[in-house]
Amino acid sequence: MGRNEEKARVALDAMKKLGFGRKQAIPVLKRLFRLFQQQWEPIEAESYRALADAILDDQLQANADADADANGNGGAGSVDGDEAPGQGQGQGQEPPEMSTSQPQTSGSRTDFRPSAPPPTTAIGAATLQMQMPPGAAPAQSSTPTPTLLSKQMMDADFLKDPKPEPPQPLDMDVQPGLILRSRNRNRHRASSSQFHDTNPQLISGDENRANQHHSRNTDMSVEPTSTTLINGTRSQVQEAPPLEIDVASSPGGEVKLSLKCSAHPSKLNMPDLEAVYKMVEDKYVRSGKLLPPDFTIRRLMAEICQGVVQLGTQHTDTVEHITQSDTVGNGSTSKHFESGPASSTLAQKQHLPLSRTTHDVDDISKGEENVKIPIANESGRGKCPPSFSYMPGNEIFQKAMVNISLARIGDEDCCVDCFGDCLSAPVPCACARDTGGEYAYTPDGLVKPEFIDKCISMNRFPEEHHKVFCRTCPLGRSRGKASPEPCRGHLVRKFIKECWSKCGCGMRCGNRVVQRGIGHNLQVFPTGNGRGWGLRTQDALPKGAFVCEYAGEILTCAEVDERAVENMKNARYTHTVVLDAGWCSGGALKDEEALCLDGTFYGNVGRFINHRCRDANLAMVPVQVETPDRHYYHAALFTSRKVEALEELTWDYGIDFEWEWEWESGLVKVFECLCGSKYCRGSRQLRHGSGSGSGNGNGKKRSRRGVPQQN
Ligand SMILES: C[S@@+](CC[C@H](N)C(=O)[O-])C[C@H]1O[C@@H](n2cnc3c(N)ncnc32)[C@H](O)[C@@H]1O
Repeated sequence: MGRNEEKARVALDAMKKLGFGRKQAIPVLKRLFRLFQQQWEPIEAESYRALADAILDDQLQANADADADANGNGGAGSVDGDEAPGQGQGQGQEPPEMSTSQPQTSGSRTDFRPSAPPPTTAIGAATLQMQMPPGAAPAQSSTPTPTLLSKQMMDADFLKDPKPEPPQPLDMDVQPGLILRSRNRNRHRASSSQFHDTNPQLISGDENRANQHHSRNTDMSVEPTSTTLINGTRSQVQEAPPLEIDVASSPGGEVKLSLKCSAHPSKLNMPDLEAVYKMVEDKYVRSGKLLPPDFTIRRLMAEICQGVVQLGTQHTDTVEHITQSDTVGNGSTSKHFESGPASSTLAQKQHLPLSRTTHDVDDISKGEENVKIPIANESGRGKCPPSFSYMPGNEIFQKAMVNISLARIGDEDCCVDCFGDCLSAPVPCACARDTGGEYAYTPDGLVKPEFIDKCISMNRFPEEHHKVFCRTCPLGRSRGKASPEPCRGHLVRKFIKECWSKCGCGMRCGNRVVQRGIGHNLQVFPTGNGRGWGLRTQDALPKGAFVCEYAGEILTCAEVDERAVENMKNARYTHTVVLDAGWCSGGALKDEEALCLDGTFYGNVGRFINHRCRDANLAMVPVQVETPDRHYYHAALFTSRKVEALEELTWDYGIDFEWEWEWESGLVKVFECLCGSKYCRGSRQLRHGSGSGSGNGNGKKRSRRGVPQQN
């Protein structure tokens, strides 16, 4: 018996003890196994809690289905082959291609409101279509449909099972994939998830329906991805069953979304969509408490339609509004392209036009932070920083893989038994293990001086600290060349691990600093010396004080590379931080695990912190909050010394200027450093006096590839 079979047997035995039979447990176990990427650890955690919960969920759902059946929403008769009223051609007889491309005459088919009486055919009367290729199995479901805009989602095998089970249509048993923020979470969600009523144009009635029928395959300029449809995260769709989402528009201006799910024809009756929505809302949305209580799937659909209309009706010839900017600090140009995204990750990807984000000069965070962060207007000319969307925490752009499931945090990695404030307990809890059995924070919420000093030393003298070298470095790999450059090494940085949701302590626990958010009065101000805007503190700060995170979109290195060239072309300030503090420690990284943060389009106030060589007054510390996976963490900035009121806050980006000069291309250049520090390594004088291009002193030519640093 192989390892997996043995593990499966033990899991099934455990479920048996809880009263769940094999028949009930096996499909759920398979699903979880796929979901957890064939890792047993999260399944086995807490005596198979995730597995037991999932089986219970299924049981509840089966009961709900049985109730629905009893109420006449698709009956057992259909499953047995009886044709339900209105089934017409029958699901097994009509090829899916026909059904997607041929007009339907039912009025309700083209109604964007799925409130019509529930259809009983598999190819239903609502816009949300469930299609079943005859004899559908995952592999067969990849048959392309004639629609122009379809995206095939991934599939997975379980234990090399020769006959994979037909996927269950709405069994999106996956992690929410969001980066949770405990602080202000509800407030933030409420403000960023304002759903609007469906655009009346989309549901304007019978006169529009006629136009829709013959325009099923009309081309559109927006490629849908399920990652943007649901929370904008890839981690959600990766483990979902095979899924296609089509978007089509008609010359009449209607836009239709079609969700195609594969299921075995003999097993599926089109369910009541209201029941489907409720099931998904209950299971994923409300139970996760990630969205406001009035969230509904229908609103989400309306939001999607509205997004399609909003982005799809703008014209590409207005993509960029060129304005004069007084903030460009690298001396290269004063032209600035105001093309920051308004609300959707699609926007950047497709380079669609975006409305200008207007800043609130009294609070650039627009209420997203605990404190107001004003924009100082020293010139009195009412100038504001270029537009971007304020986002207090990190969010996944598209391909990054961040798994924050609670099941991943084992009991040994949290403090279930703690209560109140861990710092006042006589013995440090498990959360202090990473910091040598002592908390990194003092009871005043400061990082201990010894800890911060080590972080500073690592930044200042990287060569004196331990580095690891990847066999194939994701940074080299991301350039997409056949033979990646050798790894330049990654510092093994000191992490702080904060207590989190699985811990027994409370939000006031002293080992929760970064997750509580910004606590000091900050101000964005024009530096006036060619470095654009900067950030300063309004009050004096002691050494070790948490200032803010560097927050932005979480991108893979490859995605950053794609953006870098374009940003440079557009003379944008770029704001990219490589999250490599834990690289190579856990084996080779996959592309989707080699992550960066980019605050260029979406970010928090950290994006205003300028670089200063060596004697900067902030230090970046990797802080682990929601996940023990060290390829994702929070880039937290703490004061490295006492800082005076109104002093600019700076951080040494760690750029190896000499190396950058040597290898900079016509496409990507490093900025000329204007930090004014006596230790400056990137000034114009140094550059021209340093004999740039002469190599690194050891006669070895170094590659331009490496750290896509800030710029
Ligand atoms: C994270 S942003 C800092 C905020 C930026 N000044 C702004 O106005 O948006 C990084 C960019 O600011 C500029 N910058 C930061 N530090 C600098 C320095 N010491 N000298 C010159 N430019 C600097 C560079 O263009 C860099 O790419």
